[in-house]
Amino acid sequence: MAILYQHKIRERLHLIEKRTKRPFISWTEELNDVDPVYFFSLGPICSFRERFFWGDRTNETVYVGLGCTYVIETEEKEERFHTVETQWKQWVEQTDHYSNGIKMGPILFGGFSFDPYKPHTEKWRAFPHAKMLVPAVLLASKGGKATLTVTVRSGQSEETMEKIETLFRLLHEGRAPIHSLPSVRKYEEKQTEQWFDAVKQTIANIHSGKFDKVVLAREARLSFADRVEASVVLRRLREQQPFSYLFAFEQEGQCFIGASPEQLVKKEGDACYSTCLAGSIRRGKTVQEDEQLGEWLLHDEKNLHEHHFVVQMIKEAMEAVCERVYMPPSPQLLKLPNIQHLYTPVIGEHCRASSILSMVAKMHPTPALGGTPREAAVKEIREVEPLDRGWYAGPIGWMDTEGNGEFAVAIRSGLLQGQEVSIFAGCGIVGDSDPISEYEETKVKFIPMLSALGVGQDE
Ligand SMILES: C=C(O[C@H]1C=CC=C(C(=O)O)[C@@H]1O)C(=O)O
Ligand SMILES: [Mg+2]
Repeated sequence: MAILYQHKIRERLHLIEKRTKRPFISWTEELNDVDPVYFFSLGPICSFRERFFWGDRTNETVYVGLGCTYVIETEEKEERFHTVETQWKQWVEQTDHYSNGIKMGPILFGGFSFDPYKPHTEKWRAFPHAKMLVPAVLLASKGGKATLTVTVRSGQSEETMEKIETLFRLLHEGRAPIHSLPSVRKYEEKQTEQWFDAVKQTIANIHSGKFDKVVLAREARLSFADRVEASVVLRRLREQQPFSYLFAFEQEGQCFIGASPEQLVKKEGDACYSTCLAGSIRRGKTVQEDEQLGEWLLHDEKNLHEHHFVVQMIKEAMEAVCERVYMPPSPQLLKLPNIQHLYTPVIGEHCRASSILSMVAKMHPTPALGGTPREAAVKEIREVEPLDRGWYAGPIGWMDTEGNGEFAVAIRSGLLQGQEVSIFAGCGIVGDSDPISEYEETKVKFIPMLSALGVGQDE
């Protein structure tokens, strides 16, 4: 199958190349089901320098991209979402796509930093304030049906074809690259004292009326005996966090990866979806304790307060572009393997937004990651948080040629840099926050990445 497939792709692309005058060509074909993490793991072996992974929280849509045919990158600040949207539309105009009637085409995948006004540190050197790309090869799995989309520059398909041939040979042979998790050598929570000082200062500033809520994050750094391979972490995240968005974006050998429960926004035609997620407590050790903790969370003033700011902002943002907005009157519980949250889903009908990115521009950062009022809170984070967030807590996701797509908020995440890994966690500070409880909350939020890295209670 795989061998025939290679010839088919080569023939097709040559045929399209001869016919088209456009600078880019793209071709979609159905594919036998492939394990997406296995597909992802083959990227570097086939000399693809970039790779990404996306799985939505229902596991209905999975995208795996290898290589990069077109990239949109900008260090702009206010305009970054708009710039990416405009360039994407121009690219779509320059591309001939052949899909054989299949409802799939090329997508743009990538992410944005949390705060474009925060100067870059060395850690996030490889991650600009906005970077989205069209992969050379895209595996898409939707509702159990898989497709492959190959996108190349006209007249330059040969190099990509050689990589694709290697890819299909390996898929055919079914040989898995042998990777395992190296052992951890060192675990260090960074700048805890400064973080506590920032929390205390923020609480005082909230009392004096400077703002209502600010989310403050911190970092833990791990050193391993050997390089940490992203596909191993991804496979573990997939098993351990089945109801979260799974994402990975790797370039220059550095991989930003995580399993986030938080949807920022999804656009599907003129329907729009978002999630308010804020307010947290750990899971109980017994069913009874778990239910008690959940009940406590549902009625705790401080957590309801934290949650309320998010609901208010998302409701306003959706109402500004949608004819009708639906949301339940009070939050429900979202129970994840290590933590439970207050959760309010939001649906918007007849959305007038030009694309998913114009929604992202309106909604990022929500008070679940920034605070209220937004500008003052983000300024406070920039000044007092002892951390370069980089892409942590930023929007990560995809957009199709029609402007539909979905973005998650990149929390419960980490940055793999060879043998070194940084993980991040934050919490919403409000007037009646207790610094020690907030510290404990961030510890619970580290658990998903720690377990995926083999550093957990179960190891
Ligand atoms: C900022 C994070 O979580 C946010 C999302 C859900 C609950 C949160 C909270 O209860 O503080 C945070 O706002 C994080 O996980 O790093
Ligand atoms: Mg909280």
